[in-house]
Amino acid sequence: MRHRPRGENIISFDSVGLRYGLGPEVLRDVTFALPSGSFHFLTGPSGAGKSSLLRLMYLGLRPTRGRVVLFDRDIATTRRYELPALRRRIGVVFQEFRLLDHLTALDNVALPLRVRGVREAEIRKHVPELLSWVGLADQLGAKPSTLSGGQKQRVAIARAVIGRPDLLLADEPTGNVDDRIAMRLMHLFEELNKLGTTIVVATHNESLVSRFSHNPRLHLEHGQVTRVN
Ligand SMILES: Nc1ncnc2c1ncn2[C@@H]1O[C@H](COP(=O)(O)OP(=O)(O)OP(=O)(O)O)[C@@H](O)[C@H]1O
Repeated sequence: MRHRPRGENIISFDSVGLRYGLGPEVLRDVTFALPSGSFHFLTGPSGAGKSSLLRLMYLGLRPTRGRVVLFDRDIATTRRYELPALRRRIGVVFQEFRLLDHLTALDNVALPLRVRGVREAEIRKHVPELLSWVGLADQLGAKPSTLSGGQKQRVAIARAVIGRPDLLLADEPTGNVDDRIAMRLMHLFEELNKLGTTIVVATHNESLVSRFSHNPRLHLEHGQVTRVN
């Protein structure tokens, strides 16, 4: 792992704007910086631009204007061939999970480790451990099509955290699970954060946010970060 010293910025946005095609700006003048090792909630009403902001953070999109610096790299000048190496340092939990349908739960979660060349013996030890921790011990061999929404969500979370990324971005990661599992998943994020991962969790769930005191919170309203406290 190459976690950075706590306190340095892992990502910063400076007057960032984003529009899709010729549409209106969905993000406007977004400026903030996240110190390495911090834990933030990203809140805001539906359509405010949370997923779009996360897309910029994992290099799924480039800003229409302004500057995004990630891992000390200005993404406007980062070459296409350099992106996969940067993305491997980011764990992402997508709202729509994006699991590979032809792979089992175990193989989906193992994927980031296999890409990195981790030994199969280690994979066979750690992946079942993590899947058991998220309550899926009896689903290791299950294909995504046979899993419920909440089970798929947990597989997606396990895949995002297994490699202890430098940055974890999670879009509504507790949207499909009950309260008890939501708390368990939040504790998993906290443990990862203690190990040095910077975490951003986008959520509508105000009661979840109020139970954890991670600050500053990024609040988006009409495409603008209106509160950072
Ligand atoms: N691929 C796209 N093409 C065009 N417009 C888009 C696209 N994705 C999002 N938008 C628009 O950008 C705005 C912000 O959407 P976004 O999904 O980022 O909001 P959100 O805060 O994540 O919403 P939710 O909480 O409902 O997921 C919306 O007006 C949406 O219609």
